[in-house]
Amino acid sequence: MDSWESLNIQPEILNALKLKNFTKPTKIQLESIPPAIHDQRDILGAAETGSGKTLAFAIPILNGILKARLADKVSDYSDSDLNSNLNSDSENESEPEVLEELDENGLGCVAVVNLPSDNIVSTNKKLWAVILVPTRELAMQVKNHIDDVAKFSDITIAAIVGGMSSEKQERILKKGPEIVVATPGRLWELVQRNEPHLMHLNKVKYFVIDEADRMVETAHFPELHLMLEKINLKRNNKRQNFVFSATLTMVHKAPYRVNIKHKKKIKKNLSPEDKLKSLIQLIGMKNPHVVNLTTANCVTSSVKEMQVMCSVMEKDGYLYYFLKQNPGRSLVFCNSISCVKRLASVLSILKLNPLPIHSNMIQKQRLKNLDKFRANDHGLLLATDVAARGLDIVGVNHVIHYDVPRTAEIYVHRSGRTARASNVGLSLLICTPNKKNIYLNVLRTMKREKELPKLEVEMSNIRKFLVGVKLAQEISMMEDKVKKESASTSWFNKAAEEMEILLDEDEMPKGMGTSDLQKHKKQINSKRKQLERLLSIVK
Ligand SMILES: Nc1ncnc2c1ncn2[C@@H]1O[C@H](COP(=O)(O)OP(=O)(O)OP(=O)(O)O)[C@@H](O)[C@H]1O
Repeated sequence: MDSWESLNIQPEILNALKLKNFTKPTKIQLESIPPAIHDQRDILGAAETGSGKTLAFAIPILNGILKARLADKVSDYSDSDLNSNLNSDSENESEPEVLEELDENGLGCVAVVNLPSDNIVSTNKKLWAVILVPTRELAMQVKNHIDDVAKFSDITIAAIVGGMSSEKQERILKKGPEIVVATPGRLWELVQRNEPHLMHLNKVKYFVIDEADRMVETAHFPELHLMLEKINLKRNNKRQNFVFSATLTMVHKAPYRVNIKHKKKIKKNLSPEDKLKSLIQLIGMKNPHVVNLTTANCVTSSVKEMQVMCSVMEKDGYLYYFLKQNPGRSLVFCNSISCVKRLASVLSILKLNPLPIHSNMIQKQRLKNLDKFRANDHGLLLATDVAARGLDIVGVNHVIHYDVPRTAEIYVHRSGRTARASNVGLSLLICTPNKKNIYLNVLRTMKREKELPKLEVEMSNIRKFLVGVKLAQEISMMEDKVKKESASTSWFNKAAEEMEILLDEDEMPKGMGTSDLQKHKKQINSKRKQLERLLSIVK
């Protein structure tokens, strides 16, 4: 039997799943949920992208909270189980408390003072589960996904992420959500501020690390390691841990220079077994039930993978050609923020309306662009790897690796943004001769013996795309120069105005004078017109 009913899940959850039209569990759900629910096992789950891993840990958590409530075991901090935890804590540690006060303007301010532990202000609600994920967008998505399945219960879920007002998030935590989905940085910041609802992290009943292999990379998340220390300190022995990723068992060779730099640390490349062992140890899992559903291919079989070789100068042209030849919702990945910015400028001159997303953008704009992308069947998102993991956007038709990914893991996660939940999709890798080694390395890590199939390119047709792109690149560079000149001239004029000085042209900053600027703008206009004519025939 592979139905939801066979899993013995609470009716509130079943009804929500029905409403979502999820007729049966996916494979990873089928193999993870029973041992988690019935045997209270820790779960270490590896399964391909888009296979439903979120509900593989979310359902056991929601089910556990509902059942405990039903049995009237523990519903809030006044219960005996948790009280004994609080008491045992207070014997051993006295943590500073955060008091919120109002200043004379009625604005909240936070004072950190040391109070005796019996004065601890708690939210009177138990924090049952902490779910850690690597990016802000993923935290919001996981929260919304669990919200949907918790629809018919009164379980509340909060997302705690950086880039948003921490005061607002403190207010949310004061309401005592049972489940917190967070990025490690912001959560750790609030833990350090002694946020009452997070004071007993070590007592949570469920702890999840999603995208675990990415999360435990020391260089990226020092806060995660600090938090793991806190969570594992005098921990709740009944805690259930869930660790998931699509690339848990994938290991790659560290680049040569990294080996040199960390000569002492990296003694050898980890085997998949070693990698799992070190994760188990770090997170403090007990005899986990391992579900490994990753396939030999690493990328889900419903992704059609392709590659195209071209020179560095032709990259933008090949991208433009592909996008015009393959209408649909496309997600383009670059290795750097500057590349995303440059491409965004060129592609918007080509009227493709690209939406950028990278970590230097303010959070609101990041979310706004994601929403616009979701809403448009022909949307074009230009992203750094901040969008490579976990994002579940229905109907992404194409993933384009504009830059060759640095590791096979990144290749797998990027490619997995398409062909999700039994849909199909296409992944195109654009490679230049100087990156061929990295591309071959990615294939080697995935144990592929053959190169990816070549994208068929109509050579007679591509020339006009290359010409159009070249024009757009020139316009982009010229506009950039004008923008910079205008900004510096306007700053200079403003400063002169404030000092009440009249300036002659020869006193203006060196660079373009007004007449040069005018000439430059004229050239831009004429190139734009030329491009316009060309775009009308590019199909
Ligand atoms: N039982 C189910 N039946 C149908 N669709 C499902 C089911 N479970 C989850 N889904 C849908 O499948 C999609 C992928 O799920 P999810 O985001 O959990 O994948 P994932 O395995 O975590 O992917 P990734 O490795 O990329 O993070 C989502 O749109 C989700 O709503």
